[in-house]
Amino acid sequence: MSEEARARDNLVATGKSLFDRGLTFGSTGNLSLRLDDGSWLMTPTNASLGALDPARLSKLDPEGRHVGGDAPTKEAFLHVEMYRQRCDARAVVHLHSTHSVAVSVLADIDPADVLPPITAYYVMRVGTLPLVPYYPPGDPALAGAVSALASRHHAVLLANHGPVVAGTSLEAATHATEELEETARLFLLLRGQAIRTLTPDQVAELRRRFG
Ligand SMILES: O=C(O)[C@@H](O)C(=O)COP(=O)(O)O
Ligand SMILES: [Zn+2]
Repeated sequence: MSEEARARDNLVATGKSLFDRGLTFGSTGNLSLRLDDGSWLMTPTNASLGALDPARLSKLDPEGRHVGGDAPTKEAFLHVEMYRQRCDARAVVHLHSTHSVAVSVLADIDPADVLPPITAYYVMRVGTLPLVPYYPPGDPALAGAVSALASRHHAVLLANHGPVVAGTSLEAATHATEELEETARLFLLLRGQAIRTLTPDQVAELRRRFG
């Protein structure tokens, strides 16, 4: 099986897994994957992640031009910007996962780092999570706003919208997005309670050990 055929099957299986577990809904969310030759496969606009067709996935050439399949997600420019800023990125995941969206709406979160270091796994998979100011979905200005943050952060949270996470593989990007969602859920569960987060020394040690 060719690299591209495997990548198409991987995108379809990942979309179905995320959708079936309620991590995104209706036709929300979009996924992309970079192939060895620098071209991209992306989910089409208005497609349910639960019912993707491998033959209809959108293909973009290395310059970001749509060259095959259905019209790409309206966030294609946002995905391309994440790859531009992160040369090791091989996949980008954007979801409307409920708890992450809920946190993105809170008035009192720190826009420089939205979630506290509650667990080691969160620090290892996500690290710091900046909030990108609100723009309407598909607004090209979103790429500029994300661009400034993406070189330093592989995960960002779009205000009143949802997470965008890059990874060195689709599996890595998906695991990080799921960890972000679970940590957002814990954060909301613990709100109003006195909690112990990891200390700055504990966070620094995790960064030393797990990069
Ligand atoms: O929130 C939106 O409209 C988009 O960011 C989204 O999640 C789904 O849009 P398409 O990928 O264009 O279907
Ligand atoms: Zn969206």
